[in-house]
Amino acid sequence: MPSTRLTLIKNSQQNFRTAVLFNPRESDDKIAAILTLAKNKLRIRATRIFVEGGNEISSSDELANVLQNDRKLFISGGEDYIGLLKEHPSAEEAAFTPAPATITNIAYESHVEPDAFAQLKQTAILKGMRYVFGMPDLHPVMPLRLLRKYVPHRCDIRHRRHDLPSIDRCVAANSMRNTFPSLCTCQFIYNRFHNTGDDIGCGMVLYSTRLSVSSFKPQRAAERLRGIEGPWDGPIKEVMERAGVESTEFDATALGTIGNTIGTNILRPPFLHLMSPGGGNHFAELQQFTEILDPDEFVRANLSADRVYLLVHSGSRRLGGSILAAHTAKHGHAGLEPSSPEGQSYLRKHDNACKWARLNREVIARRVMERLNAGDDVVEGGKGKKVEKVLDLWHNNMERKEWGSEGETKKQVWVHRKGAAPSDRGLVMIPGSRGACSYLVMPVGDQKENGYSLAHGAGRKWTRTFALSRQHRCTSQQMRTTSLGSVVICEDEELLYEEQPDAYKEITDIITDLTANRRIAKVVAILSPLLTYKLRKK
Ligand SMILES: Nc1nc2c(ncn2[C@@H]2O[C@H](COP(=O)(O)O)[C@@H](O)[C@H]2O)c(=O)[nH]1
Ligand SMILES: [Mn+2]
Repeated sequence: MPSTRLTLIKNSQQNFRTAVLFNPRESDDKIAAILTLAKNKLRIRATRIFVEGGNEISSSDELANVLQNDRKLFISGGEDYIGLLKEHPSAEEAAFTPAPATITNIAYESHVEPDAFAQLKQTAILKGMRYVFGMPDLHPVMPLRLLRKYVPHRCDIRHRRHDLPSIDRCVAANSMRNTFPSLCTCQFIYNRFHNTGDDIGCGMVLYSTRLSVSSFKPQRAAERLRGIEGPWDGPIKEVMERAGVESTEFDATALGTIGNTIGTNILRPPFLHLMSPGGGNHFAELQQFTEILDPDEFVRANLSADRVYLLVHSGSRRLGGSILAAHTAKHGHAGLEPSSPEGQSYLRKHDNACKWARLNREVIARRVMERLNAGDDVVEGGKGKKVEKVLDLWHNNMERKEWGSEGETKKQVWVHRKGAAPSDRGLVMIPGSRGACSYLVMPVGDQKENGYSLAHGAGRKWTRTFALSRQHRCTSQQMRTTSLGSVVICEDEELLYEEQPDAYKEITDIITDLTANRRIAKVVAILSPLLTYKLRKK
């Protein structure tokens, strides 16, 4: 077990303190080990341990939750904690919030980095947290320096095939690897507010188009998807008003520029100011159904194997980023009371960003469809050929929900999804990568055991840096087509490699976990990509 740097403080005389390296054996009783260390170093009769604020640590689980480098532990010889007590939760909150929250791992076949589990664990000890779910596309992304600050734990997971295992054993660790973590794909549930990352409102919309598969020529369509990077000449103000989106400094050009809305942060000014960090996995993709596994659901959803479908993945870009930045500057990573003025203000901004992101996807779809003469009635008010929206789901957002199965007393909770698709409103699209199939699934069963959520993609297997480091293995020309025969439009060389299909996990593993292993979804149909639009510079 790696060592943890701790400061042991004599509770009754708090200027009497010592820094120690805590390095117990796996088999040691950790509480007893801390008390022995304190006895030797502080020369006191050590019997009780407190953390700053007065919470007493009396079990190894509680200790595991707080063990991290530079943690201050107050050692008492029997007396109560001396010092400022942390504000205690209300009786209602205390009753509602078992500690620590339960963590459920949905992955079985899918590979999940241990660091990502460490983050689930860290999420579980946030104030007010009740349940945390790790979806099979869970992957870590935060840089190490942030990880060290927020993520002290590594977790072991019990795997059983047919039930959803909870993480039952946690060991402290500080040997984090030299890249990333932050939970990119998991679902957080708090009964308080917490922010949902920077791309608030990110999600996916699936449209049917008027194009028939038999006459669709990907290369020809790719030629026609030009000249859509500049400002949109559509009625921005009007569509925003109709969608109830409040105007912000990020509006006009953001909506008018497809590269900025689905592209990367590499573009130069005047586009740069519209970018939000790390947005390079957004895309617009034309797809066709290649397999129908549940014909009844397929017909019920009014789908057709002869049609080309358009999937758009995008979010609130720089608008969401600005909300996160303002929130973090003021509140750090603390949650907010829903009813507080700050909570209300965050919620208003969050809701607006979600609507903005949804409208953004619609405008992207409309522009793509206009170029391909595929139907333009995407945004309400568009003229002419009707197209149908099959689904439109946010996977980075927060919503209030009644939590509980039939016959149980329902509880009101805040569901925070960070890269998880809601599974309580019908069909869900789970794409793999631009070089893999996408799965249209229907949630089955109660869904409470998986937090009313499913995976929303395959999740990254490689960091962007690692993906780029393999640039020599394949020419950019080769990168612009896929093994499925589809065409890729991406005029940014780095992005082309960063987003290569191999950078993502196997989508079939994710789907097997959700279906055969966990039995929380069934596959309705499988789609294959025809043409993926990532970015054009003009
Ligand atoms: N069909 C495509 N799927 C893709 C592409 N790029 C990424 N992806 C998948 O989407 C999710 C989105 O994840 P998020 O965390 O960014 O919301 C990702 O996990 C991939 O599985 C693509 O070009 N085409
Ligand atoms: Mn997304």
